[in-house]
Amino acid sequence: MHEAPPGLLLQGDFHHAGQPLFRDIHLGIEAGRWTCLVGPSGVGKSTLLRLIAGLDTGGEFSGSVAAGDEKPIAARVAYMAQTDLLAPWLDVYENVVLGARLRGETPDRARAERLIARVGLVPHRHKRPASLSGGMRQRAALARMLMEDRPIALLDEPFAALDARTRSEMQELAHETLEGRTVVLVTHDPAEAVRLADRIIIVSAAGLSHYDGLEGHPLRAADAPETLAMQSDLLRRLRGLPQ
Ligand SMILES: Nc1ncnc2c1ncn2[C@@H]1O[C@H](COP(=O)(O)OP(=O)(O)OP(=O)(O)O)[C@@H](O)[C@H]1O
Repeated sequence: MHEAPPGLLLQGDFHHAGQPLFRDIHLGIEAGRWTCLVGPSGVGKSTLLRLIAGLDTGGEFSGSVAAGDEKPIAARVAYMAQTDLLAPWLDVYENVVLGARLRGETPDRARAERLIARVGLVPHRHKRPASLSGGMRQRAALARMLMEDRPIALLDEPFAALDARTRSEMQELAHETLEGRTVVLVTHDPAEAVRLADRIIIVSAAGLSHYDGLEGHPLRAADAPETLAMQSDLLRRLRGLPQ
């Protein structure tokens, strides 16, 4: 990465087929930090990521998405969707280097091999997605996103298909590899949010609210009493229970 990662600001209204999803929303994302979006299913978290990424949402957005440095955003984004979006005709290695190939660049082979090793797919590097498990496909998609080395990373439930141990290892890999980037992570898992976030934003039908119970810095120890206390506090907040 050669440039400083920017902060981001999304504001405006969003409708699906005339039905409002967000009204007068104001989502500020801090530069060079991990922001986690948490909230109930269907509330619009993926839509927010897609709006930031400049991707089609199937709805109508009237508003703006801007970077703090006022430069265009889309070309600086590495995006990992909820579905892995791997090319079915390519093996793991070719999927990981697909971005470079599409840009007509020579892929950094050593970096790709390192990432494939870190996501535990060396024995599977010549397999196509149809021969991989859901968790393996998600790890291949994670390696492909990390391969892009962009200043902004938008991650939609990137660890959801993984077993507990692998999830923990992949969180550590993403934390290390995306150090200093502007990261927006959508997750349903309060434990993941409190482990990885510099800032947590709760997305609800009523709008956005900032979770103010975070202490310390990522990568928090998942089993430390203070992390567990934050996790249960965030869960209570998400369930609308008294603090
Ligand atoms: N193409 C579309 N046309 C109409 N409505 C849509 C379309 N795509 C999404 N929606 C609706 O927009 C809302 C927000 O969807 P979105 O995927 O952003 O939610 P989410 O918070 O990410 O959900 P989840 O946590 O389940 O992934 C949902 O109610 C969904 O039904």
